[in-house]
Amino acid sequence: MRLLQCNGTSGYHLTELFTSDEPIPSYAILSHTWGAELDEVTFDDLTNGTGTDKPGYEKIRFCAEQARQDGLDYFWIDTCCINGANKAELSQTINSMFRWYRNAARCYVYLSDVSTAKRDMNGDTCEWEPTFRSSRWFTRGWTLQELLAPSSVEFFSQQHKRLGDKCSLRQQIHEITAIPEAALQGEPLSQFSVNDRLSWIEYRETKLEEDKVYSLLGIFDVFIPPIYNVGVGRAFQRLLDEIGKLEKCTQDLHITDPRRDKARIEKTKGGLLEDSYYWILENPDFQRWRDNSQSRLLWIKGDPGKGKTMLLCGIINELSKSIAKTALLSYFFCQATDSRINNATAVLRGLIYLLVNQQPSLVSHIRKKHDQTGKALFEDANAWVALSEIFTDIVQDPSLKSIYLIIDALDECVIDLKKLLDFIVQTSSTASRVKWIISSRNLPDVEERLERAGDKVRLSLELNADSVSAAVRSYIRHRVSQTAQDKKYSDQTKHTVLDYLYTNANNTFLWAALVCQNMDKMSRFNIVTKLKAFPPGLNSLYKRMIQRINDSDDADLCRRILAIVTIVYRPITLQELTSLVEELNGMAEDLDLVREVVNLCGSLLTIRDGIVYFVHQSAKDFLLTEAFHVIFPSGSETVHYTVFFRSLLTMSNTLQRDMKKFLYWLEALSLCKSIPQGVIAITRLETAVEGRIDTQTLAMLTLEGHGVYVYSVAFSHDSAWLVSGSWDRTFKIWDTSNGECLQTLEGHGARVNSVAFSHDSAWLASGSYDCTVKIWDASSGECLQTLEGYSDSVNSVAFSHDSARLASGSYDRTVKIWDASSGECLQTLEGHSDSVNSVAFSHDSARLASGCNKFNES
Ligand SMILES: Nc1ncnc2c1ncn2[C@@H]1O[C@H](COP(=O)(O)OP(=O)(O)OP(=O)(O)O)[C@@H](O)[C@H]1O
Repeated sequence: MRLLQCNGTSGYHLTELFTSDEPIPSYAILSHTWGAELDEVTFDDLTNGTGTDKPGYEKIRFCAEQARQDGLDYFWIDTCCINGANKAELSQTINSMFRWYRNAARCYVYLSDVSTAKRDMNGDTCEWEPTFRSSRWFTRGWTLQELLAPSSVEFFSQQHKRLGDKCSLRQQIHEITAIPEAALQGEPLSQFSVNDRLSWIEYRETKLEEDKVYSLLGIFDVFIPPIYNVGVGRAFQRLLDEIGKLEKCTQDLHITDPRRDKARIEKTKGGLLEDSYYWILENPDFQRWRDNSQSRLLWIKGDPGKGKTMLLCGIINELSKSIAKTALLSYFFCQATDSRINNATAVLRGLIYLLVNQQPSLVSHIRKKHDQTGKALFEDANAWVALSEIFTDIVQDPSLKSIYLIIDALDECVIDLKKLLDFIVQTSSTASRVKWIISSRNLPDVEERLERAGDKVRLSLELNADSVSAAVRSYIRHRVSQTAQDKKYSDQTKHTVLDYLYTNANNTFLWAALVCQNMDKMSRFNIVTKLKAFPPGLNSLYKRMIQRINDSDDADLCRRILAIVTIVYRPITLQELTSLVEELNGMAEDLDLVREVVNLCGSLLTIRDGIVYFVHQSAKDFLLTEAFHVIFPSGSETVHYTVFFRSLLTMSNTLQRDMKKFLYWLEALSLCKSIPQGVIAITRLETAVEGRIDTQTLAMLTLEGHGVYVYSVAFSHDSAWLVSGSWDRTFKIWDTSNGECLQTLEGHGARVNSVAFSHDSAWLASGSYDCTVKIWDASSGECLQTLEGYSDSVNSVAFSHDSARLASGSYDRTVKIWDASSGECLQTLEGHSDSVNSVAFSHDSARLASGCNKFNES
C-alpha cells in the first residue's frame, strides 16, 4: 500500500510502498465515483508534479483537508495511489482494497452529484436527500465494498458539506441499496448467505465487466488473481469455485459451533445474569490482562460451581462489544460428557472454526493441507499436529491485528489436556497478538503446566471471595424474587428464604442454583422448614440428596440407575436406559414412565431431549468419590459387567444369530463413525437380493488380495464375475461363485478409480488416476486400447447398454464419450464447475448423466 502524506499545511506527496510487515500509520480513505479518465489525477501526475489543474484535483484537496481536520496525516485515493502500469501491484491492490477500506481510520464519501448549495426559485436551499437517493455512487460496483468495509463512513456533498455518516443515514442507505441494516452496522459479512451477498451487486455497474465480480472478492474474503477479457460469466464461475472450496473446507473443519454451545449452555443453566458477572470488568487482575500488552494469559480458576462457565460467557459478551472491529474473538467450551468436545483436537478445531468464520481468508492456511487430504486432515492420527501447525500459521497471519481466545473448563478436556496446555503456554509466549483466557478447577496438573507460561495472570475465585459473594447474592436475589412472585410468598417468607440462602451459599453459585431449583418444585406451605433441610456446602447438599434416595421406597432402583448413568461413556437416552436396567425392561414404549422413574433420583440427574445428564459435572464427581460405596456396593466392575451383559442380551434378542463377520464389520464401521454408510449399504444389499436369492442361503465371501484400498467394484451382467480396481494400480477379476481370483490386470500407472463391464461381458473398461481410460478383453485380460486426452484423473467409466460407447468423467471437470470399438473420442462435454465423480447411461442409452464434486451439481 502506498499513501499520500500531508506536508506542512498544504502540500502532500506519495510515500513508498509499505511492505507487509511494516506498520501502516492511521489514514483516511476516499470513496467516490470516477469522472472522465482525463479529468482524474493519476499516479504519474503525482510523481511528475502535474495534474493540479485537473477537475479531479478537487477531490484530493478535499480529502487532504478533511483528513487534516480529523488529525490524520495520511490518506489514500484510488485514482492516484495505485501504479496501474505495474500489473502485479494492480492485482495485489484489487485483492487488498477491501482490507484497506476496512482498516482506514475514516472513510469520506465524496458525492459529486449531490449539492447542498442549490436554491429554489424563492432562494431557499433545496433538500439534498432526493439527489442523495439517486446519486451515481449507489450504482457503481466498487463502491459496494467501500460502503461495507469501513466502520466509519461519512458522506459529503459537492460543496464538502458533511451530510451524515453510515450510522445516521442507515435507514436511507438500506432503502436505496436493499442491503440489510445489520450488514451496514458491521455484522461480519460471512454471516450473510452467498446469494444475499451476490444480490447486493446485481444492479450495480463497473466499467470493465469482470470487475463486477472482482469488486466482490473482499466481500467474500477470497483471493483470486483478476483476469480480464474472459467475460463476466467466466469470472463469476471462478469466484463461485473459490467460494465452493472455502465452504467445503469449513464444513470439514466443523465439529461444533461454539456459538451454539454457548447459547445452549446459557439456556440449560437458566440464563445469564449480567449482575452476576459484571464484577470481573472492575477486577484489577482482569484489567491488567486486558490493558497490558505483555500480559497475554489469564487463568481463571475456582472450585466446582463457582460460576466459571457463566463468567466466561459474560466475558465473551463484553469483549465482543468492546474489542476493536479488526480484532477476532474465538472461544470453546469443553464438556467431559460430550465426546465431540472433550479433547484437545476438538478445542483447536472449534477455535479455528470461529476464527475462519469471522475472517474467511484465513482458510488459506487450512487449504494448503486440506486440498491434498480432505476431511481426514482433521480426523486421522496426525490431526493434532496438522491443526497445531494450522493454528500457528493463522495467529501469525500478517492481516490480523489482535486475537482473543477463550477456553472454558480445561479440566473437562479429558483427552490430551497436557498437549493442549503446553500449546497454550507456548503460543502465549511467542504470539504477541494473541490474548488467552482459560478456566479450570483448582487442579495441580493444570497449575504445574501453566507454571511455565511467562507473563500470566492467575485469577482465583476463592481469593476474590468478596466479589464472588456479591455476585452469588445477586443471583439468589433474582431467583428468589421470581419464585416468590410465582408462588406468592409473603414478604416475611421471602426474607427468611433470602436470609437462609445468603448465609449458606458459601460463595457457590451451584449450591444456590440447586436449592432454588428444588424450591421451585415445593409448595409454599412450610417452605422455610423444608428449605432448612438443605445443608450448606455443595458436597453436604449432594450427601443429603443421596440420603433422601436411600430413605425412599425405590432406593435400589435409583442407585442402579445412578450407577449406570455414572459409568457409561456418554450420556444415554431414556430408551437405552430401558435396555440396561432390568426393572425398566419392556418400558421402551412408555418413555414418560421411564422419565418419572429417573426423576425419583432427585436433582442429581436432569433429562433434556430424552437424554439423561448429570445436573452438573460435580454431581458425577461426587458419586465417583464420596458416594462411591453407596452406588457401587460391589465395585464398579459389577456395573460394567451388567451394562455389557444386558447389551449382549439386547443384541441377541434383536439381531439374527451367526453373524460374526457382520458384527466385526459393524464394529469397524462404528469405530470409523460410519454407521450411516453401513445402513445404506445394507439397505442396498437387501434390495439387490430381494426376490432373487433366499436370504437364508446368501453366502458371504471375502475377497482378499489387493492388500490396499479398493476404489471400485462391478459385477459382470450375468453376475459370474466381479472386477475390483485398487490403489495398487491393478484390477482383479474374481469368480463370484467361489471367490477365486481369476486374473490380475496390470498396466495403469496409478490407482484404478473405476471399473465397468460391457453389457455382454466381453470388455472391461478402467479409469485411472494416471489420466487414461483402458479397454480390456475380459476373457484374455489383454489391453485392447488406451484412451488418452484427459489432463487429470479419470474418476468414473460406464458402457452404454449396446456396448457401442463408453463414457468417462474426470477431475478435469469434463465428460468424454468414446467409440468403444475404435477408441475415438466422439465428444467432450463441458459445463461442470468441479471434478466429475460419476457417469451413467440411461437404460436406452439415449441419455447420459454425470455427478459432480460440487454440492448439488449433477
Ligand atoms: N452469571 C450467572 N448468571 C446466571 N446463573 C449463573 C451465573 N453464574 C453462575 N450461575 C449459576 O450457577 C451454576 C454454576 O455455575 P457454572 O456452571 O458457571 O460453574 P463452574 O464454576 O463452571 O462449575 P464447574 O467448574 O463445576 O463446571 C450455573 O448452572 C448457573 O445456574
